[in-house]
Amino acid sequence: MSALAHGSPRVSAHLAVLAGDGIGPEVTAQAVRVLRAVAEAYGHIFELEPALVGGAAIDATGAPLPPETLALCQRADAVLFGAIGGPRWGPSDKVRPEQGLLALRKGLGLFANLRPVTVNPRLAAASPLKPELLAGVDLVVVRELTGGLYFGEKRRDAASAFDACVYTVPEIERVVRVAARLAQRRKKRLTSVDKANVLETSRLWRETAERVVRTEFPDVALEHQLVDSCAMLLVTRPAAFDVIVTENMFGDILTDEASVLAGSIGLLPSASLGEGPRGLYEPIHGSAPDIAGKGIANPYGTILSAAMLLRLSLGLAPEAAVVEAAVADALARGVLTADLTRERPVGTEEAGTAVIHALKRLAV
Ligand SMILES: NC(=O)C1=CN([C@@H]2O[C@H](COP(=O)(O)OP(=O)(O)OC[C@H]3O[C@@H](n4cnc5c(N)ncnc54)[C@H](O)[C@@H]3O)[C@@H](O)[C@H]2O)C=CC1
Ligand SMILES: CC(C)CC(=O)C(=O)O
Ligand SMILES: [Mg+2]
Repeated sequence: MSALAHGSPRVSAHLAVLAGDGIGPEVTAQAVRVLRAVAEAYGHIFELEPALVGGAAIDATGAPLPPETLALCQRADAVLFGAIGGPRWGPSDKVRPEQGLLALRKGLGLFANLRPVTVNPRLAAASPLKPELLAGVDLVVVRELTGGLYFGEKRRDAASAFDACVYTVPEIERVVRVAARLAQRRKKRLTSVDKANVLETSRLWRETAERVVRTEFPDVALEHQLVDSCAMLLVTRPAAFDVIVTENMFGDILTDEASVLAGSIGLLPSASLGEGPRGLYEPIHGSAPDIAGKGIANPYGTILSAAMLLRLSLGLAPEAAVVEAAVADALARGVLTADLTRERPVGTEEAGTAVIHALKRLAV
């Protein structure tokens, strides 16, 4: 394959690396190798500083987001994140790993979570869906990340439990603007997903999305879709979607579903963004306790998250494109982890090595 792109002017960046739990450290290690290879190939200086988060932080300090971890992330240019959670820290425990990630998103003001979904034709067989359904799939879900049920007031007594779902107009406006700007750079189609036939927060969401897009983005075609039928359409006509914007929990659930289009949840990257250039970059999957410690997790989603970091926080678009091309090259050569193939699957490290070899060939 021919060389793709010349790099950008030299940058010096400070990156926080929060590997977390389960397969988090395994997949993050491969993304770190790729970032080091990018730095070496293009002459950039990346200072990669590790820190504790999630269950590992609870075990070491008692807190899922130690103050020094949050302070590091607030100083850093960007955060590379693996995954947190696992059976050792039960969902009924008072202190849980997941609280660390939620607090980090809130603490960094990361309200827009971009989750792109594309289908590599080489992987059509990895998806249970018919290949003809997958042709042309190229969508991005923009998930609101710091509101809704995950952040609402919670109460519990012996006989009942309560989770509040709250959205304010400014919270909806800002994430809709992110999605509409993205749609302007793509096919100019935006689908706002809600449950406005039932939920008051969804009715506010729909009215606000309608006003923002009609008044500020008249060139973007906006449609509204109820979340239940959207879940169905995502697997029956996925190529019809361009940009989807939705609230926190709907986006969480719909993107795990959408990963089936790509072939595995291990392939999907994400970028969590706020008002400034600092972002948090993580695969959409969790800590996968069922395969942790075996060296078989798919690292491509985390490596592609590192590519998003290069592009969106460091302004290194050519380098990001080379990393993405290197992942595509590894996939094209059949370097597939066990979630993608039953025939001679490779391990996590071997997949990372294939990306680095491709990157060295492509980077000039
Ligand atoms: N951002 C984060 O750190 C997230 C953390 N979690 C936490 O992760 C833990 C496990 O949650 P689950 O519901 O099991 O979701 P999960 O995403 O960890 O795993 C779901 C399934 O996908 C597979 N899988 C996930 N990532 C993979 C990869 N890179 N390569 C190959 N296979 C992969 C797993 O083996 C499992 O069968 C829980 O404690 C949950 O709270 C869940 C989602 C996101
Ligand atoms: C707090 C997380 C565990 C929520 C989640 O599943 C995600 O962000 O994908
Ligand atoms: Mg999730």
